[in-house]
Amino acid sequence: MRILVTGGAGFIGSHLVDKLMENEKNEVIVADNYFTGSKDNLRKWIGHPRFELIRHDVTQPLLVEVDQIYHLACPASPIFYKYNPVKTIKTNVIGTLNMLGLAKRVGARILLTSTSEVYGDPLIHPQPETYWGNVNPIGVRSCYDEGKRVAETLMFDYHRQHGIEIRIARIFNTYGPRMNIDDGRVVSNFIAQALR
Ligand SMILES: O=c1ccn([C@@H]2O[C@H](COP(=O)(O)OP(=O)(O)O[C@H]3OC[C@@H](O)[C@H](O)[C@H]3O)[C@@H](O)[C@H]2O)c(=O)[nH]1
Repeated sequence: MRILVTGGAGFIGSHLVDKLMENEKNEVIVADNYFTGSKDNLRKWIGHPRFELIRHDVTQPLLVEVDQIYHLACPASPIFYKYNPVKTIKTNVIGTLNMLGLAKRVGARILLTSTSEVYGDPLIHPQPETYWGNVNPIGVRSCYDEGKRVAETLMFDYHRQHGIEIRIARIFNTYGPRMNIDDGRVVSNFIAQALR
C-alpha cells in the first residue's frame, strides 16, 4: 500500500508512521513543512527504502500516486495555531482541499485528523458524535476550531459529490513521547508545571 501522511513529522503523525512502517507491504511518504514537527521524530526511517520525506506545505498542491492519505498537517497547539491564525485556517481549508483533490485524482481513501474542538464549548457532556457543537466563529481559537469544522465539511462534500472514501477521527487531549514539553496543551502544561 502506498500511503501519504501529511504532518507526519509531528507528535501523532510520527507515531502513525512508525505503525504503518511495521507492515512490510507499506510504502510511506511524509509531507511536512516542519512548522511544529521535526525530522528528528522520523530519524529511524530516513534512508529506509520504503520511506520518503518531503518538505511540503499542504497549502500548495501535491501530486503523488498513493492508495491512502492520512491528513494530519495542522498546528494543533494553541500557542502555534494562534501565532499565525490566517495560515492555520488556510492549512485547514486549502490544505484539506488539496488533499481531497489528490484523493479524487488518484482514487485514494483519505482520513482527516479532526479534533474535540469542533464541539467548541459544548453544552452537552459527554459529546456524542451527532452533537453539532457550540463554537465561536470569531474568537482567537476559531482559526483552529472552525478550520477543522470546514475541513470536516469538505470531507463530507467530496464524499457525497465525488464518492471519495473518507474517514474522520476527532482526537481529544493526547499526550506521550515526542510531544513538545512547551506545547501549551493541557496535559503537557500540567506535567511541565509539576516538573518546574
Ligand atoms: O501548515 C502546516 C502546519 C503544521 N504542519 C505539520 O503538522 C504536524 C502537526 O503535528 P503536531 O505535533 O503539531 O500536533 P499533533 O500531532 O498533536 O496534532 C495532531 O492531532 C491534532 C490534529 O488537529 C492535528 O491535525 C494532528 O496533526 C507537524 O509535523 C507540523 O510541522 C504542516 O505540515 N503544515
